[in-house]
Formats: sequence, structure tokens, C-alpha cells
Amino acid sequence: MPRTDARLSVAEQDSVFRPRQVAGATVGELVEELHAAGHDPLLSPAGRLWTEVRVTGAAMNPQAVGPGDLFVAVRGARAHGADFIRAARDAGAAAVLTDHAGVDTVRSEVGYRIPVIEVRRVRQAAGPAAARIYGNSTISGPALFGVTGTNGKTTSTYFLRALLDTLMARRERGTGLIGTIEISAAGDRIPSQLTTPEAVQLHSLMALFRERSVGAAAMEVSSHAISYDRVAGLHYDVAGFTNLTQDHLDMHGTMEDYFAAKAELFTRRRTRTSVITVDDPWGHRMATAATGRVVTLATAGQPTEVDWEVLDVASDGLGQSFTLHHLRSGERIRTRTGLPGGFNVSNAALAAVMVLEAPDAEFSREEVVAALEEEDPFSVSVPGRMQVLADEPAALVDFAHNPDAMIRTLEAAASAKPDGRIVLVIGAAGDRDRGKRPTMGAIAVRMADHVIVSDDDPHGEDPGEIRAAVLSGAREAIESGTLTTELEEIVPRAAAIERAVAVASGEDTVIIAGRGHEVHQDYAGEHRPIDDRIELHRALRRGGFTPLPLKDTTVDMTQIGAEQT
Ligand SMILES: CC(=O)N[C@H]1[C@@H](OP(=O)(O)OP(=O)(O)OC[C@H]2O[C@@H](n3ccc(=O)[nH]c3=O)[C@H](O)[C@@H]2O)O[C@H](CO)[C@@H](O)[C@@H]1O[C@H](C)C(=O)N[C@@H](C)C(=O)N[C@H](CCC(=O)O)C(=O)O
Ligand SMILES: Nc1ncnc2c1ncn2[C@@H]1O[C@H](COP(=O)(O)OP(=O)(O)OP(=O)(O)O)[C@@H](O)[C@H]1O
Repeated sequence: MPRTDARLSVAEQDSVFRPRQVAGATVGELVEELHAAGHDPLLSPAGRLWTEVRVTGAAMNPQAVGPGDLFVAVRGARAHGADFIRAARDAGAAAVLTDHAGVDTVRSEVGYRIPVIEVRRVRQAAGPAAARIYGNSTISGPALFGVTGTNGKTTSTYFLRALLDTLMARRERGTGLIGTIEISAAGDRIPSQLTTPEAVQLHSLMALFRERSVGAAAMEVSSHAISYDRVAGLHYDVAGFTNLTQDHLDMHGTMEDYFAAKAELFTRRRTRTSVITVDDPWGHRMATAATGRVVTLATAGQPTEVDWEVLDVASDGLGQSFTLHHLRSGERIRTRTGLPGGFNVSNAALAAVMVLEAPDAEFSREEVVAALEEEDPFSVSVPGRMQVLADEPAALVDFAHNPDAMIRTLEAAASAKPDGRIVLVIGAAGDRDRGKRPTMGAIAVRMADHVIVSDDDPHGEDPGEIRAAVLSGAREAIESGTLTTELEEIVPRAAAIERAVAVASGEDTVIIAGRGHEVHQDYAGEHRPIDDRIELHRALRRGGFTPLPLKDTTVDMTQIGAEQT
């Protein structure tokens, strides 16, 4: 069974997943590297004593600093990393990379006993510095596949990893994964802190992947990661674009800015081949904006000039089979996904085309086609993404937490049991894009028959106010239409899930949306354990239904300790 809280502290995570053999660099070499990258570094104190100090790792979070590390101290919205210089130095930091304000803090806190490299833009400099320390500026590999887009990143990267697994296994090499749920390297796994880690950790992971004979890795690239320069110094063999719809406007302000952040990934300096899903107008714009080699993919049956299209989608168990058609050559590849939802055809098609179009790959195109046609790689289970817990009623836990994902998930639910009702539990996260809350409430009551509004992660906000915003959109939609949807507000979330099952019959569909794989709710820093999958499973049993066996899909901390020590 999944543990109730599968998070590792930053320090635990970092110590478990660091490469053991690191070439490292001297402070002098780092200064040269940053100079060549245009960062105008200033070293203090000057002199050979300091330029010859060797760094063998890098960390941005003071809790993750280890002996011999470069401590990268950034100014953030909450704090300046340099405020934590004493902790970093006590943990063994050998040198510091920071900005002007950071230098002042370091000097007033610990004097001149540590070399400090000063740059104007620390986050941008962190990538090249870490690349040099971990050897990534000179050694390439593993083959890197990045996925960005509002929805579908996690699912597509799980699909990519599954396909790459079949190809790498024949070479006795492993695969890597970096994303919202977990980071994995050749079978070892740790839970994630961020969807896309900071540059220092990413470069450490690339070195770890090489050390563990990982031949290819799939990673999610969030728009935050691009805006915060977390991917600085990384080069993608193939980058894929899923879609762009409303989310994260708290961070980006406008859809234009959100688009511009994502577009940065599809430039020649970052990516060799871009595979762009052009099902929406943003996809078309992305394909036009992308530089370097661009491959387009249409998955929604629209007539358009593309390289690849999806044809002949047919129901196949809970999932769907489909054909990938390469228009220029006429090649047709029949494959399938076991996951419900039309959008999972799009995710699977994207993963397939990314691997088919990988330049200079270790595997042949024939091998990829055979894997797609014979090995069923896209039936892998993705934790909390359209995860099916029962057939009667159809009971699903899904991560839909923005308007487009809600629509797609509810469409999929409607086609799963067309004669039954849809019972939905939703909420919205605090401290995130507030504009989407009423929209999600309105979508919920338009597309489901019984909606229960509960809490997601309130974070620092008043949970009642978040629910009120979702409910206001829902009520407005009910009042302005001819809807007969039942609407309730129930907390805590476990009670909402219990109620959803209590009002459902075997013909209905129950969807618990928004939290997917997550195992606790954050109420102003208080972490309350809850796993929607466990609650739904329990409620189904108590309701006299027969749930499917609950697979352990959550990364287990105890396993990690056992593997590594
Ligand atoms: C908006 C955002 O992305 N913020 C990230 C950013 O924060 P920030 O620049 O404000 O930095 P800060 O928190 O003030 O910290 C500055 C420095 O002081 C250190 N510090 C800070 C406070 C403290 O108590 N102790 C401490 O040591 C920090 O380690 C850091 O070195 O840099 C921090 C250090 O890495 C991140 O932890 C933080 O992510 C926060 C936790 C976060 O929630 N990020 C989310 C929104 C995010 O990035 N999400 C995307 C996925 C989005 C999606 O698709 O859903 C992701 O890639 O994960
Ligand atoms: N291609 C898609 N188009 C629209 N919605 C999708 C697509 N793929 C998945 N979804 C919906 O979005 C939810 C999140 O999917 P997934 O975790 O794969 O995306 P993500 O981009 O990683 O999201 P996040 O960045 O928020 O973690 C799913 O649970 C499903 O409801």
C-alpha cells in the first residue's frame, strides 16, 4: 500500500541521488566557464589559494549542501540563499556562487574564509557552473527527451520511459525519469520535490544517469523551470509539446507570456528536434516559432498539413488503439494505450513520435516500430492519472486541476458509462491561479450530475474562500442554465469521497479529481495525510462494491533507504 507521506527531505533526496564519481572543477575553472558563457564573474578573494579550491558538487538548497559543494545562493521571493551561508558552510560548502547582495551577506556572516564568485544573474549562471562540475559540458548523454505543455507532461513522460525501457533493456542499459511524481535512475526511485528540479540537481542527475548506465531519459519541463532557468546548460535530443490552455497565470500573467516561456524550449540552442502537437492554435504557433528541426503531429482528427497524424482510433478495453500515419512516406504504425481518455491517445502519439524521430538514436526505427506494435508500452499505469479503482461503478482518481483537463476527463467519463451518472469531487489549490476556480466550478456542474466541492491543497489561503470561489462559478452556471446538477460542499476530503460513493450506483462513474498521486494536503504548512486512491478504495468497500486491487504506485521511502545503504 502507498505510504501516507512518501516525501523525502531535500537533504535525504540529494544524498541518495548524487553521483559518486564526479570530476569536479576548480574555482578558477568555474570562473573561466562563466566568463565564456558571458556572465562576467568576479572572484573574491582573488589569488591562487582561492582559484585552486576544488568543488565536487553543487547545491542551491542549504539543506542539500555536502562537503566540497559549490553553494549557489539565489535571491528568491521569500529569502536570499546567502542568508543561510552559515548552514551551508557548516555542511561543507567549498565555494559560493551568488549576486552582489549575496556577497555582502556572505562576508558579514562568515568573513573571507570562503571563495565567492559574484555574477548578476545567479540562476542563469547555475546551469553552466553545474554542467562544468558534473562533466556535462564535455560529456554528452544520456539521450534526453523533454516534454512541456499545460497538461499531459507526466503521462507522456511515463509513456516515453516505458517505450525507452523496452528499447534499452535489449542493450542492458537503463532509463531515467524526472517529473512531478518521481525521479528514477535505472530502477531506483525517489519522490520529487518539484516537477522540474533546479539546475544544480538536474546536472547532478545527468552525471548520475551516466554512472548508472542510463541510456535515455524522459523529463517534464515545467514553464516555471524555463522561467527560472532551471534547464540552463541542458540540451534535449527531442522536446515534445502537448498543448497550452489556462493555468499558472499567477506566474505568467498572460497566455502570451505563458506561451513565450514554453517556446524557449523549442529553440535550436536547447533542442535538436521539436515534436509539436498542433491540435490547438497554440500548437500551430509553437510549430512556427520553433527553430531547428520541427516535426508536427495532429491527434484530434482535424484536417491540417502535418508530418504525423493519428487515425482510426478505436475503443480497446478501457483504452484505445490507434494508427500513427506518416504523411510523406505513407508509413502506418498500429499501437494502443490502456489508459482511458481521448487525451491519452494524444499523449501516447506524442511519446511514440518523439522516439521515432530521435536523431542519432542508439536504436533503429524498426526496433521502435516493433516495440510500438508488439510490446504495448503505453498501457503502463501512471499514478493518479485516470487511475481506475473499480469498474462498477467506474471509479477514477485523476489529477485534472485546470479547466481543460477537467473538460477532457469528464468527456472521457461520459463515454465510459454513457447510461450512468457522473459523480465528481473537486477542489482548487490555494496560492495558485485564482481565475480558474469559478471556471472549474462551472465546468463541473455542466458536465457532471452530482458535484461535491471539497478542499485541495489550500496552502496559505483560507480553504473556505477557495471553496466559495469554486461554488460561485458552479451556482452561477446552474442558475443561468437548465441544469439539474446536485451541488454540495463537504469537508474534509475523505468525507466528500465517502459521500460520492454513497450516492453512486454500479452504473455510475465516480471521479475524484485534482490531487492524483498526492499523499497529503497542505493547510498553511500543516501536512494532513490523505491519499485519494486509498480513501476511494475504502469507500467502495464500505459501500458494498468490489474495487480492483490497489497497486502500490507511490514511491516508498523505506525502499529507497534499503536500496541505497
Ligand atoms: C514560484 C517558484 O517556482 N518558486 C521556486 C523558487 O522560489 P524563490 O525564487 O522564491 O526562492 P525562495 O523560496 O525565496 O528561496 C531562495 C533560496 O533560499 C533558500 N531558502 C529559502 C527559505 C528557507 O526557509 N530556507 C532556505 O534555505 C532556498 O533553498 C533557495 O535557495 O525557488 C525555490 C528554490 O528552488 C523553489 O523551492 C520555489 O518553488 C516553490 C516551492 C514552488 O512551489 N514552485 C512551484 C510553483 C513550481 O516550480 N512548480 C513547477 C510545476 C508547475 C506545474 O506544471 O504544475 C515545477 O517545476 O515544480
Ligand atoms: N494531453 C492532454 N490534454 C488534456 N488533458 C490532459 C492530457 N493529458 C492528461 N490530461 C489531464 O490532465 C491531468 C494531468 O495530467 P498529467 O499529470 O499527465 O499532466 P501534467 O502536464 O504533468 O500536469 P502537471 O504539470 O499539473 O503535473 C490528467 O489527470 C488528465 O486529467
